[in-house]
Amino acid sequence: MPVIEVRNLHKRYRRKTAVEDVSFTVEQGEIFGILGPNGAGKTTTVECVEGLRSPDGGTVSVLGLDPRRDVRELRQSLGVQLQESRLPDRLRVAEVLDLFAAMYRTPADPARLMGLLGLTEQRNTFYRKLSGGQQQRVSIALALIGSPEVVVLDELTTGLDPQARRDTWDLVEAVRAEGVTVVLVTHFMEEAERLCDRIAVIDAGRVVAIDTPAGLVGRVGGEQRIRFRPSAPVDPGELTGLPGVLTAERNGAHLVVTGGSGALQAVTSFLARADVVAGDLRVDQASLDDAFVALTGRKLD
Ligand SMILES: Nc1ncnc2c1ncn2[C@@H]1O[C@H](COP(=O)(O)OP(=O)(O)OP(=O)(O)O)[C@@H](O)[C@H]1O
Repeated sequence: MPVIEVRNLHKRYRRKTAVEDVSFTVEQGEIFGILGPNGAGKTTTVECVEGLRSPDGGTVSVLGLDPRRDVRELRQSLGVQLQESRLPDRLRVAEVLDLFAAMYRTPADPARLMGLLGLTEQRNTFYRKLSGGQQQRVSIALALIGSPEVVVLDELTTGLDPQARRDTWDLVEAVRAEGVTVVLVTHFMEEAERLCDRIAVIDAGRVVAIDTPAGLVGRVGGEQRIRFRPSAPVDPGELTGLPGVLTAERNGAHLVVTGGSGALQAVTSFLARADVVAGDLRVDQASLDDAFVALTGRKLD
């Protein structure tokens, strides 16, 4: 049985339709990404999963519970990391964790959690004295303090510098290694690609695709984009006849070729036979960015 099952979810705010027919399931033990631009309806969707909002239509089931009806029960097994955690400034890290641990039937051991999240050295530091990355770790710790089976992390790394972001990704993997199912809301491609087993791409309140990162990338026609400056004129038409090559066109002094995994080999062999040197050679793999553009018709950021 899936851990989370969302079927035909609809949610409106007055005249504004925020979520329009969203369906997905999350399986036990996976990191499931919800990826989409600002305003796509990601937060509204997970707020319905968390029981914080009532859907206008559709059904939501989390661990077999109805998030609205069984909200108290669900609190014990669903950890929530809020977009902006506001905590009392004058509490120390260990005090914050102890305070929240007292709200749960089977709390995690705060000392162990601080160890897992790299907060042991900060245990006696006031919350307000922590760096942004450390405050983020506390908010993850609070999402985990009730020993949840599922945790929802919403815009986890927004506002963090690249190093803190990478450190946080390692933490998410550590959380999953503990057996916790993770729902990760993000508008960062790289984050989704690096962490998620499967991703629901949401745009304008609708799911446009659900797949593994590789599966989403595979939906984009050309897997590779090869760009080079030939040392002698080459007719793009000759390249399009090569195995694996999809398109070839001139771009100023350069040639740009797209194709599958065999295209690079075919193009370089062709050039060697023709005694042409490929200057400025660059090969880009199709990325989740390309998949997103192909799926939604626009870039994410
Ligand atoms: N309380 C509200 N009242 C009215 N409109 C809202 C409310 N909350 C969200 N919206 C609107 O609903 C749409 C979806 O918002 P939502 O926050 O779910 O999107 P999101 O994908 O999470 O975006 P973000 O990353 O910016 O939070 C947006 O157009 C937003 O402006």
